[in-house]
Amino acid sequence: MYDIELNNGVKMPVLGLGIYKMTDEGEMKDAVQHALAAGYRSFDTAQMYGNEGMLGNVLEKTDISRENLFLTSKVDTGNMGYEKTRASFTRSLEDLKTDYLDLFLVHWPGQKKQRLLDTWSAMEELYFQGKIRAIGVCNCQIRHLEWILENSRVTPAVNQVERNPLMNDEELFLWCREKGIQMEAWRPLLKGNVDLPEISELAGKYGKTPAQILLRWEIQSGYIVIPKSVHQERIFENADIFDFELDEADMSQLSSMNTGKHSSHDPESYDF
Ligand SMILES: NC(=O)C1=CN([C@@H]2O[C@H](COP(=O)(O)OP(=O)(O)OC[C@H]3O[C@@H](n4cnc5c(N)ncnc54)[C@H](OP(=O)(O)O)[C@@H]3O)[C@@H](O)[C@H]2O)C=CC1
Ligand SMILES: O=C1CO[C@H](CO)[C@@H](O)[C@@H]1O
Repeated sequence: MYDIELNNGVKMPVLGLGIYKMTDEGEMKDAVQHALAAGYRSFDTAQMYGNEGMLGNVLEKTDISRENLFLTSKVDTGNMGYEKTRASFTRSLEDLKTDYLDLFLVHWPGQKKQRLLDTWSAMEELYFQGKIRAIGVCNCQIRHLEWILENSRVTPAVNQVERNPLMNDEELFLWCREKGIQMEAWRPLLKGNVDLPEISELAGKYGKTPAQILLRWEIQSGYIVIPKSVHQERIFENADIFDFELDEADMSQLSSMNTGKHSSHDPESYDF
């Protein structure tokens, strides 16, 4: 496990636990405890997931101190705009039982430039007040990022996007890298559908599991990764990706599987 330094110097673990769909507090408690035992320190939730309160309860009862955790949440689409972003951020802090976030992200950019800029301006203010260590976005295309870069003071630290061998936007990755925006991969395990023939073949070649091949490809490509699991053995399996390396040909083979199709909304057109 290692950290990646974001564009403002904040260090973020390269691996975190995805928290989407965890809605049972007992299940989440076990998952978080297994994750901490496996070395995870970063947890990725969102206002949209409806589980910030649960995560706050669970983390409050662990013996890991707050400064050793890295907490990410995201402003929901319905909470965008200057005032609503600020108010919803306060609720997120209360629910998560903390007085700061490590990373706060815009969940979806949508197609309304001014709404995104108003949201970003509230996030910048919270950042300058020291209530968030780094601010960023999700699901942004180059066009959305240009809106922000041309009109704001703070360059997003992170762009969290759907990324796996079937959805892999290399142009966006290269553009973000040039601007100093760290990419982070959501749905890296294809929502559990990891047993594609090409991936199983590589798993056999490297003596690893399909999930480990997928996650290794992410981090070796320069992405931060946040696989979700509630199962102890998978949580450990997903963290056991630091003792091998995919060769260049296999990296390229995985990259060549791109279909360009998003599994949920297409950020190019999605609005709300
Ligand atoms: N910004 C955004 O718009 C989005 C952000 N996200 C974030 O990214 C995280 C990850 O994405 P997510 O959509 O959850 O999908 P993932 O690609 O992480 O897949 C999660 C699924 O894979 C299963 N799984 C976990 N480990 C393994 C394994 N080793 N082998 C086989 N199956 C496995 C899990 O099952 P089980 O739990 O039963 O083990 C679960 O069903 C989310 O939890 C969320 O935090 C996700 C979507 C959008
Ligand atoms: O965070 C999220 C969880 O997954 C959803 C899709 O299944 C996304 O739309 C959403 O952004």
